[in-house]
Amino acid sequence: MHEVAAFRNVSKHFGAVKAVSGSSFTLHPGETVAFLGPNGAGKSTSIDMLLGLKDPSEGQVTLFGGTPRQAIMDGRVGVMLQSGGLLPEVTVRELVGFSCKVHPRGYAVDDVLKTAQIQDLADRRVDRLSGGQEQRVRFALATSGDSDLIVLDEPTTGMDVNARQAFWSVMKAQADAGRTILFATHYLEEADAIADRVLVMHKGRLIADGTAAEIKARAGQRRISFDLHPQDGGDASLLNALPAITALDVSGSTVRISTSDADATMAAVYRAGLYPRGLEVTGVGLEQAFITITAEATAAEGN
Ligand SMILES: Nc1ncnc2c1ncn2[C@@H]1O[C@H](COP(=O)(O)OP(=O)(O)OP(=O)(O)O)[C@@H](O)[C@H]1O
Repeated sequence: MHEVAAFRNVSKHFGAVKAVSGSSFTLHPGETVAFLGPNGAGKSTSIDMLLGLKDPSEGQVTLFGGTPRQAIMDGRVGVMLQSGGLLPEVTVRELVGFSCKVHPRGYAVDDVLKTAQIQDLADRRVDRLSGGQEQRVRFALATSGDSDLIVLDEPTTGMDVNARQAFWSVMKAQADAGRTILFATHYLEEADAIADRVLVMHKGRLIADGTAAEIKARAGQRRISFDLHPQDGGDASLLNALPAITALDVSGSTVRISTSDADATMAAVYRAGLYPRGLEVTGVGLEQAFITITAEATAAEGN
């Protein structure tokens, strides 16, 4: 099967602002891909180009081997954008029903309401919904037809914890049905839990593309924790001089260390005559990895 989407050396400039610079990536069928990056990184601009809402200044964007506009017209893409008008003065059922009708491969409205788990909102007026409810209606609009690709820009913003969990279980069913999903988020734990692959943008550039595990490994950080008891001897003040550590926290007898080289750090602990007990070494979470690689990208820019 064809690739779902491809960015080939894509840039987008707004006057002097380089919103996206030389971005290249391909989305493959059935993948769930998270788009991460700090505010202003270029995620929404990339999504807009993917959907044909903005044209690249340079490079090429294709969807299903053709233009984004063609793919949209063919109903191959379901979209949930951050904002933008939901028609006021209509009910949820009317709005979703309209979306089903205009979709070239639209589903029956009741099926869509059921899948999105918003049957209870069906008769409510769209302009009287809470922020989180509005997001769920937007999601229903994105799944109102048999689209191959679903694009979601910060879909869970404004949802409470339960709504987010319910949302992702519905989304997972969409992924299991074989659809390709691209979502932008600031919730890194969502990306970690849901995505097969993570794209990280920073100041318009794609700075990482891999599984969450690969990105965490690339950040190279490990967390070490152990207990040190004074009766075991050794001088705990030596901890400050350990090699490769990036953070140190001593609280009572518990020592917590972040390090870029756990082997070197621990070898030095033993050489210093310390006797750690209950040693644990773990990888960092995606959030810490994200902070590390975006900080590295900023530092590299300064050079
Ligand atoms: N229409 C526009 N005119 C001028 N500058 C723009 C326009 N749209 C976006 N930008 C700028 O391009 C950059 C990228 O913005 P974009 O909205 O794509 O980032 P983002 O990663 O989606 O951010 P956020 O997480 O805050 O939504 C920002 O510096 C933004 O100010």
